[in-house]
Amino acid sequence: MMVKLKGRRCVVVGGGAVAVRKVRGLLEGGADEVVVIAPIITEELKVLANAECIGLVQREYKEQDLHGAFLLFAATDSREVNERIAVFGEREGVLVNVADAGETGDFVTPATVRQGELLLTVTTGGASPALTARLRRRLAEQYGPAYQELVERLRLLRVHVQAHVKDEARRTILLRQAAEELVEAQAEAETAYGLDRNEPIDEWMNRLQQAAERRQ
Ligand SMILES: C[C@@]1(CC(=O)O)C2=NC(=C\c3[nH]c(c(CCC(=O)O)c3CC(=O)O)Cc3[nH]c(c(CC(=O)O)c3CCC(=O)O)/C=C3\N/C(=C\2)[C@@H](CCC(=O)O)[C@]3(C)CC(=O)O)/[C@H]1CCC(=O)O
Ligand SMILES: NC(=O)c1ccc[n+]([C@@H]2O[C@H](COP(=O)([O-])OP(=O)(O)OC[C@H]3O[C@@H](n4cnc5c(N)ncnc54)[C@H](O)[C@@H]3O)[C@@H](O)[C@H]2O)c1
Repeated sequence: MMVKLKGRRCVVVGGGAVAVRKVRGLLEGGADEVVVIAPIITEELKVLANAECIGLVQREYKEQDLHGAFLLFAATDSREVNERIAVFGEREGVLVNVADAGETGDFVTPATVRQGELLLTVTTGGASPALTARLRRRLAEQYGPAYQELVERLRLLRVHVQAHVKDEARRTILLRQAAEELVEAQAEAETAYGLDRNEPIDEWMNRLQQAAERRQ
């Protein structure tokens, strides 16, 4: 679920290593209203809070802190506290993530690799977060920063094709071919794709069209 987080209050109860990961994930996902509540808050969160739109409340959480939340994260080291937050979420209809008993919450957070607008996620549904983390590292190597530019170029091409190619079936062929071309070239070149990155979008579209005609 790619959910819009801008302007939506996200409450993280707990201020340790797990809370840090959840807060980072929220910020990467576009959240701009994050509240962290915990008696002990790590240095990392304090540094993050200086720079970003995070509110820190240094004390034990109270039920009233949870009201108005769009998402809740129960990330304390107390089973009992996490359970109470989960019960609140269920009663009030707020989605809860439970750090120490994933299956009791409404959602789990996957591992993520982001390259610009490309987002890859991994989950084992709670079976093995350790495997999830390892697969995430592999994916990050396989789909490196070059993919950001690749996706940007495909977006430009898509806009151009939508404006200039009327036939829907033809559009689909061109856009699929473009994606395949870039992924293949990327796989060969690894760091920089072998194609001309500066090829103007209209020329690229023409070349794809000619190739499609040759195949017919
Ligand atoms: C992906 C990632 C994202 C994130 O945290 O945002 C994430 N866990 C990560 C790492 C990690 N977590 C743990 C280890 C130690 C090794 C191990 O125990 O296996 C490692 C590995 C490491 O540290 O290398 C311990 C652990 N995790 C959970 C429990 C409790 C339980 O079993 O329910 C316990 C035992 C606690 C205890 O000891 O009691 C629960 C959950 N962890 C999840 C997500 C959700 C399911 C995701 C899935 O399965 O795909 C879920 C269900 C709920 C949730 O948190 O949403 C992040 C990868 C970061 C990265 O990308 O590197
Ligand atoms: N989901 C995951 O990825 C994952 C990974 C490792 C561990 N865990 C589980 O998550 C728990 C938290 O892990 P951690 O490493 O962040 O622990 P931690 O000990 O570093 O942090 C616990 C935090 O909970 C806070 N806290 C305790 N009682 C509170 C209360 N009443 N109100 C508000 N805050 C309260 C503490 O002040 C502290 O900030 C662990 O106990 C473990 O069970 C989950």
